[in-house]
Amino acid sequence: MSPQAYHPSRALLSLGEEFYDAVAPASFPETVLRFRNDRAAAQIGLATLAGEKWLRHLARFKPLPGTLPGPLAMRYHGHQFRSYSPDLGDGRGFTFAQMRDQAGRLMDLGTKGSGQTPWSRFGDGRLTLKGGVREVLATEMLEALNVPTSRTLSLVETGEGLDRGDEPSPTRSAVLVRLSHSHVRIGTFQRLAYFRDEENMRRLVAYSLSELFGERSDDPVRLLELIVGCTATLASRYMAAGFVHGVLNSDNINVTGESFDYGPWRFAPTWDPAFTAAYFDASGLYAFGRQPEAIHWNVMQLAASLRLIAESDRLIEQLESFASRFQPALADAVLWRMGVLPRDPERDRALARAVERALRATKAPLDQFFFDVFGGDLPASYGEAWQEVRGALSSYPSRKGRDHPYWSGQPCSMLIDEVEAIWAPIAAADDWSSFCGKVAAVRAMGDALS
Ligand SMILES: Nc1ncnc2c1ncn2[C@@H]1O[C@H](COP(=O)(O)OP(=O)(O)OP(=O)(O)O)[C@@H](O)[C@H]1O
Repeated sequence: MSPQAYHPSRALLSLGEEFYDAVAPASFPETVLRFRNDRAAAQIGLATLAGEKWLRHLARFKPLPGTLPGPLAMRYHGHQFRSYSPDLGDGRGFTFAQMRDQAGRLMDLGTKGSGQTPWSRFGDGRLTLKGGVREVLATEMLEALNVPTSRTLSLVETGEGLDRGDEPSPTRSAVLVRLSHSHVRIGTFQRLAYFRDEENMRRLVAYSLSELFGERSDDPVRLLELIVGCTATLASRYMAAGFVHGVLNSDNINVTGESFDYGPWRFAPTWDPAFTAAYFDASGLYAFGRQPEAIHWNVMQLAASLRLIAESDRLIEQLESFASRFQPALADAVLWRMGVLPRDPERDRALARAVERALRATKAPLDQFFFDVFGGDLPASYGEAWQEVRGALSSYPSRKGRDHPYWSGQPCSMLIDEVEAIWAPIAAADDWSSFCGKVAAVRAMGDALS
């Protein structure tokens, strides 16, 4: 794959000043590169950016040529754990560049931990190094497991001591740059509905349709249809990956259906619908098995916002199609992870349901199961409870063989104990070898699966 040419964009400016605030980055005492994503850099024409130049643009945020003139903190609202907050917006991040990738998609370069903004409230605008390390690990793992996700382009340690309730403090600081297919959140629409701002709502609908979905239309119902489709796909991919995002608030749902914002995420060890990631999610609102419902609920809030400029009946019709789009997407995602090709929608769904039933009943370790079954042959050690799965699978052609070296080792996983074990040597001795080894192992799995 040859590196992509550099295609800067300023599309965001067409939305106008009502959508963001111009802000300045924090000035950090130190900038030490901890992670750079060469694959992602190559896809946006930044393959040759290196050394001091990388830090200048991706930690000190000197504007990149041809794109935004300076950092913009986006304004948005959102439902957090189902209660509405008109008090959000980028409080520790901003968008500072946009580029077209190899597929022609508009990509935003956004930050986390780059300093205070008008939306920081009482926060320091910073990110902990541990938070940054966790975001790298989540994005790498999800990308390998075929979940549409933002990617981490850069993680730079910034030499400050931060006070946090959930980490031994003072704790180390970092600034992260993520590459994502838009930062338009459901909460961006909610804010305009809250202010009954029809003109900007129409503008945001047109921007989303043309810049994010490549459609020449200004129909809000068509936009909702597209968003229902891609968020239903996202929900299905989370399930097949065994991923629990943890905080599926409406300000954390990108309208392109790309997953982002990795705080208290965890991977589920087994198919346990009640498995919860965030310690503050006492009611299990965002538990593993409730994620499709949570995402659908957020899309309902988007539809409610679009009522400002569209008829309810047509919006409701789209909303109601969520389940009928989620089910086949889940079957596709489960089959993909099992390394077999789809046959016909009915049978595929029956197979995926049988897998889900057996995983729940036996509490089989998820990553081990998908490792063992890849290609379509379930080992004999999977007993009685797996009869139905074994029978159904026998007529499925494999999507890919098991000749990659990954298949002669152990399944790669990213359970909470492993994440903590990667962080511990960094905290204790600034030893990054486990972290680097894990990123390489995850990428090897991604190559074996795709
Ligand atoms: N340390 C902080 N300083 C200032 N604002 C913060 C801080 N931490 C979180 N916020 C703000 O609180 C809100 C919710 O935080 P959340 O963790 O969901 O977002 P985030 O991780 O900062 O950003 P993003 O959603 O872009 O990934 C956001 O408005 C965020 O900007």
